[in-house]
Amino acid sequence: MKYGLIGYKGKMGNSIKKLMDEENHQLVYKLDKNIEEEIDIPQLIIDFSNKSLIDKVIEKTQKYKSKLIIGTTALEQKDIEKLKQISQNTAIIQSYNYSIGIQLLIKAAQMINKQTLNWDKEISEIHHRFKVDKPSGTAIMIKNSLDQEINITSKRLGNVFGEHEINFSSLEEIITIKHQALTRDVFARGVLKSVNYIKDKKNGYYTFKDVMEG
Ligand SMILES: NC(=O)C1=CN([C@@H]2O[C@H](COP(=O)(O)OP(=O)(O)OC[C@H]3O[C@@H](n4cnc5c(N)ncnc54)[C@H](O)[C@@H]3O)[C@@H](O)[C@H]2O)C=CC1
Ligand SMILES: O=C(O)C1=N[C@H](C(=O)O)C[C@H](O)C1
Repeated sequence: MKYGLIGYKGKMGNSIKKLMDEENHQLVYKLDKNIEEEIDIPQLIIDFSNKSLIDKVIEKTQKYKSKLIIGTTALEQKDIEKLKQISQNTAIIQSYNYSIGIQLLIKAAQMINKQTLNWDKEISEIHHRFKVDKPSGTAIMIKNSLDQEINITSKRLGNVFGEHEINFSSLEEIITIKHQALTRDVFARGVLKSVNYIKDKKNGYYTFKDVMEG
């Protein structure tokens, strides 16, 4: 597939390009700070850049009439609404976490949450020192999946790829569930899975949960 990569010089951009190369996809459009290169028309755009670029991501998706897989976090509700609007004419997958493990953690958390409605709950996340947004998009996604106000604490330490933990506590016991990303490739592999999912989709707004259930 001919694809474009926005944020291609970044940590995720490098991981995604490595795996896309292994699957013989052709990188025909690149955008990063002070550089934009168009070799051909991309059938798909992948964006792992920064929320400040969302309007540019939408502009390019519309210009090329391409599909879109977006992983950039810290989007505002109005950005999500814009993505849903353009998904009437193309296929879009949006997720703050493309790892299979986080999808499984959310399912487990929802099951536990149903049986512990009056328990105390806390979400914590740890990421590398370079992460510019706080809390993580994944922590927000987990909170939203439990559909209740839950406190999130964040730490920015060293080179941690991504740790998310949920604690459920009564006065007599605590349940803790935790996910650790041991490499960024775990997210990139989820992007590759999404590339195969989106290939035959004409239009619509999808999440990585849809890809997993696909
Ligand atoms: N959905 C998921 O599974 C995951 C999402 N992410 C998210 O992906 C995004 C990127 O993460 P990383 O690759 O770690 O960050 P990074 O900082 O290493 O890469 C971002 C890239 O975007 C470029 N960029 C930023 N602002 C720009 C601008 N205004 N114009 C042009 N280029 C610009 C930077 O130069 C950089 O090359 C973040 O929002 C992060 O939270 C990260 C990992 C997994
Ligand atoms: O910035 C990162 O690295 C990550 N960001 C995403 C988030 O904000 O949840 C996903 C993953 O945890 C890694």
